[in-house]
Amino acid sequence: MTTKTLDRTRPPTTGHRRPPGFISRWRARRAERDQTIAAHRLAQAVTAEFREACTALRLCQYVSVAAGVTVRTPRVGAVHGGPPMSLSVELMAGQEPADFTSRENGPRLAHSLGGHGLRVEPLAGRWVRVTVLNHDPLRDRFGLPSLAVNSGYEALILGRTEDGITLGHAFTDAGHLAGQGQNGSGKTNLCYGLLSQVAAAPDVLVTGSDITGLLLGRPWDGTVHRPHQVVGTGDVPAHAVLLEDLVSEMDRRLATIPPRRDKIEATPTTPLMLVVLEEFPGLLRAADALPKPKRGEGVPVGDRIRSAVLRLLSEGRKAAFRVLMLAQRFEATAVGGGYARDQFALRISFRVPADSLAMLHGDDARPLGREHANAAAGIAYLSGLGRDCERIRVPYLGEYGEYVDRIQAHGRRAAS
Ligand SMILES: Nc1ncnc2c1ncn2[C@@H]1O[C@H](COP(=O)(O)OP(=O)(O)OP(=O)(O)O)[C@@H](O)[C@H]1O
Repeated sequence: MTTKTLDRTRPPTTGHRRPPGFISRWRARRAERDQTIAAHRLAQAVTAEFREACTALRLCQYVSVAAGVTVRTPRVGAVHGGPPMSLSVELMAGQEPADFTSRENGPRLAHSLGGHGLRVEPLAGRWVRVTVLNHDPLRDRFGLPSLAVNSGYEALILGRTEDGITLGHAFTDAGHLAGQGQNGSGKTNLCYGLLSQVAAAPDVLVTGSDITGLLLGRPWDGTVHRPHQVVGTGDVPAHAVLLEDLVSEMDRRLATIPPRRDKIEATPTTPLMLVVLEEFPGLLRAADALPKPKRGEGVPVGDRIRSAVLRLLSEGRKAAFRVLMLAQRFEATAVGGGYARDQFALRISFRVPADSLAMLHGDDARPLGREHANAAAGIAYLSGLGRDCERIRVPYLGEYGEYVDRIQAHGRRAAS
């Protein structure tokens, strides 16, 4: 019965949509108008918040006018509700985009706008786009594709910055590399990534000492690198012998630098020697625990290791030697002295106590310490590469088995 009544009031179906009636057109217009009003109100509110925050953070100019002093803040153009919300802003004379993302201002400005962080990109002239990030841009892990460079001069993937830039690093470029972090913070994974990418390069030899025997050693069996690696704590003096042999090779190279050259270029015949020192303080502790030789009967193993590493650090660069040292914290006494620690051009800190961060990156990093002390695995601070200390996420290679597979797949083998 009901069905029949309805049938009579409806026009016969033709297969085409009926043109909207007055009521639905009116509803659509009203929704559009409400949306415009809401967007306008949001823009006004965001602009007011932004200007107030700029004033509080002194990202403004004080102008004297007849009526007294007035405050000028950067002009806000369009506001897009997002997500993520973004606003176009005209910087004032003398301002730089980095003023809005600096350590002092960035988080405060973002919090005032209800976000976690800011990204500032140049648009045109003095205009920039300020995007309010709703969550930590480094929150999500990203994988490291299985790739290997063909030369030590090629950049490896090191990590991704908060503004989404992928940072590369060629071992031939910068100086030595230091990595610190508590247990489980991600420093070994960093090395898995770097070593698996460089393992195939014909002009790089991966050598060094690893008391854990996981990073170096077995995964490298069958490759040209393996005979130049010493692992485990069964024979600690063997680590000293390897490092002293490396110093002799460095001296030989320094003595044969061609005329009119001030350094050795890495080639397949004189490869870049990447000296990996995994858990170096642990090696020194193990060496210092050995019985000391009697007076006049030789040098203690710990001292031999310290002086060899110090020489590699201070003179190795010109001889195509690069040291990659890992430690839980870079306390001067634990890594062979303050002078040794100062030789690292590239410094990476995973989760560490606040004082350790300042120890490796200098006092400027001190304000970052409290938050970073609880950082998730794979998030690090990096200084060097001509950049200020900045937060990055290191790519995740995968489980240990994956690292072993990649070294076996890419690791350079002797030409047969
Ligand atoms: N870049 C990363 N992205 C996401 N997760 C990561 C990353 N690096 C490490 N992890 C996670 O953290 C765990 C510990 O990482 P890793 O072994 O590299 O730490 P570590 O600092 O070397 O610790 P340890 O000193 O105990 O060897 C990994 O098993 C992985 O689950």
